[in-house]
Parts: sequence; structure tokens; C-alpha cells
Amino acid sequence: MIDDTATHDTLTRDDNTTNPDKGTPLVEVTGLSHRYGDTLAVDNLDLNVRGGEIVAVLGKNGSGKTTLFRVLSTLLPVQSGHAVIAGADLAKQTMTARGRLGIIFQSPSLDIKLTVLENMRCQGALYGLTGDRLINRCDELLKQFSLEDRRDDFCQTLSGGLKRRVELAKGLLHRPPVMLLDEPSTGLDPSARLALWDALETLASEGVAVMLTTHLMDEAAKATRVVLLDAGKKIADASPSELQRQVGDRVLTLVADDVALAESVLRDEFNLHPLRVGNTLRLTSEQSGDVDLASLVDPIASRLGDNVQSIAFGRASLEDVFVAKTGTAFLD
Ligand SMILES: Nc1ncnc2c1ncn2[C@@H]1O[C@H](COP(=O)(O)OP(=O)(O)OP(=O)(O)O)[C@@H](O)[C@H]1O
Repeated sequence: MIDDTATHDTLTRDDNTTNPDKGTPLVEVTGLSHRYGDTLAVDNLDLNVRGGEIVAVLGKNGSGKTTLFRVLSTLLPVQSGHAVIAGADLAKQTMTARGRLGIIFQSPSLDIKLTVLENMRCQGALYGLTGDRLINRCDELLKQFSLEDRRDDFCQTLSGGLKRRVELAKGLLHRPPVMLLDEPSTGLDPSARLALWDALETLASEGVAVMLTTHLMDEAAKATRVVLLDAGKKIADASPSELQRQVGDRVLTLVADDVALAESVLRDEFNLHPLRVGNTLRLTSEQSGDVDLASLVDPIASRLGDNVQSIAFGRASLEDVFVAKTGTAFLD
């Protein structure tokens, strides 16, 4: 447990080796709202992240992810509701909370006039890492992000993707109780993404609470829990597999040229009532009860002929979950 004995609000770096027990609530958000003028960007949000969890906050552009991230990372004030970071109330103990956070922003934060290693050492010094601990942690992360042979290169000579890797390595250097990452995969190639997830899983296994924002379904699917945001509201909060179960696990998806015609054929001739979004019709196993959807793929395809662009039956995706919860497509 975090022993919060701070009586005043100061920016202190907790001992980097002592993370709280797994399962300890480390991000506790209740009734949080944030408004920009008339726009309600975050709407009465309840959310928690425990030590050992990787929680992905998934939402379309404009759903409020960055605003939530900015409030939690102390860049925006708490306007209404409560947020507690590792025992420190964000509104009352802002600097204490800040000291318990590791943050990786979307915007570049490297000093491009310094080398890769110098950037990392500066970060280490800021967070009280010195000596062998700093050297070992730098080596570990340089290896993890395949940056060993670039360690002495000036950051201004690196490609965009390599710079992003250095940012991540730098941001993950210390082990705070809570790690916040805003769209961390932006600009990474597939191998760097794997390295990122390895690093996040290691942190979580050490008891760190990891929260990241993303608009990438495949990234969210790797998290231990997904919080789905839509227009500032939380519309789902469960593990990816539980979310899939909530929509019935299996889905038949049909994309048609003339979707209205396809819908009427399904309704009148197959007694099916799919959800229509754009030119896609979706039927979940939950909606269709006892009907064996897999066995209908061939008959529907042959009845609709050339009208069918694609027809597929398979496991529900987070896209299916989003459609089932909101009636709109995640990918426009
Ligand atoms: N500084 C601001 N002033 C006014 N409105 C803002 C401001 N920042 C964000 N908004 C509005 O608040 C809402 C939520 O925006 P936010 O950036 O939090 O969403 P997001 O999910 O992070 O989007 P994206 O994926 O595009 O980054 C949007 O309607 C946005 O236009």
C-alpha cells in the first residue's frame, strides 16, 4: 500500500524500487467532468486502475481521451469530480500526485542537441536515478528498444520513428507507481510496438498501474482492461474478452453495395434483424439467439450474389463492441 504521510504538497520522487502491491487502486477517478466553454469533453467519468493492470482508454477522435490524460497528468485542473493518484488527491496535492506519475506525451520531448544516452541520463537525474541503477536501467531500455548502436548519436540525426523509441525509453526509465501514456504507438513500426508492450507488461508485472490512451483497436485489445469513451462518457469498462462476450462473442458481418436491399432480404427471407452502420450489416450471436449464424453465410452469400462486397463470420472485435454499444462505427 502507498503510505501517504505527506502533509503538504511538494514534488517528491518516491523510491523508484518500491512499487505498491498489485491490485492496489492507484488511479481513482470519480464523477470527473471537464468543460471547454460549451463543450463537455469529459462527462461524469468514473474510472480506476489498479497496480498490475494495463488499462487502455479507447475512443474516436474527440471522445475526450486527451482531456482525461491532461487532467490526470496535472496539466489541466480538476474542474469537477475527484481524481486520486497513488493516494494523492489531484486537486489538493497536485505536486505530490505529479511525483508519483510517469508520463509519456504525444508531443516530442527530446532535446535534439543531446545524444540518445544523454537524453536518458538527464531524465534519470530528474527522477533521482544515479550510479549503477541509472546505467543498468538505460542499458536495459536501449536494448529493449533496439537503440544500443544509436546510444551516442545526436537525436537530431534520428528518424521520426527512432526519436519516438527514445522518448518511450526515456519515459519508462523510472518506475513510478502510475504510468500514463498518450497514444504511445504513434509513429512506431511493428517491432517497436512489440518492444513497447514488452516494456509495459514488465512494468505491470512489477505492480505499476499503466494507463494509456489509444484510438487503435488492436492496441486496446492487448490491454488487461479497456475503457471505451464516447463523447466524453464511459460506455464500457471490462477486459477485451469480457467485452466480446457482452456482445455475444461471434459476429456475422456483411458489407453490401445496396445495403438497404440486403437488409430487407435478411429481414424478410431469413428473419434476421441486423444492425446497420454505413454499408455494413452486423448480427451478433447475442442478437440472433438460437440461430446458427455460421450456417447462414453460404445461403446469404448466394441469395445476395454480386450485391455482397464481403461476408464474414468470426469472433467479435472491439469494433463490434463499439457498434453494439453506440450504434455507430468506430472507424468512419
Ligand atoms: N483546448 C480546447 N478548447 C476547446 N475545446 C477543446 C479543447 N481541447 C479539446 N477540445 C474539445 O473537447 C473534446 C474532446 O477532445 P479531446 O482532445 O480530449 O479528444 P480525444 O479523444 O483526445 O481526440 P483525439 O483522438 O483527436 O486526440 C472535443 O470536442 C474537442 O474539440
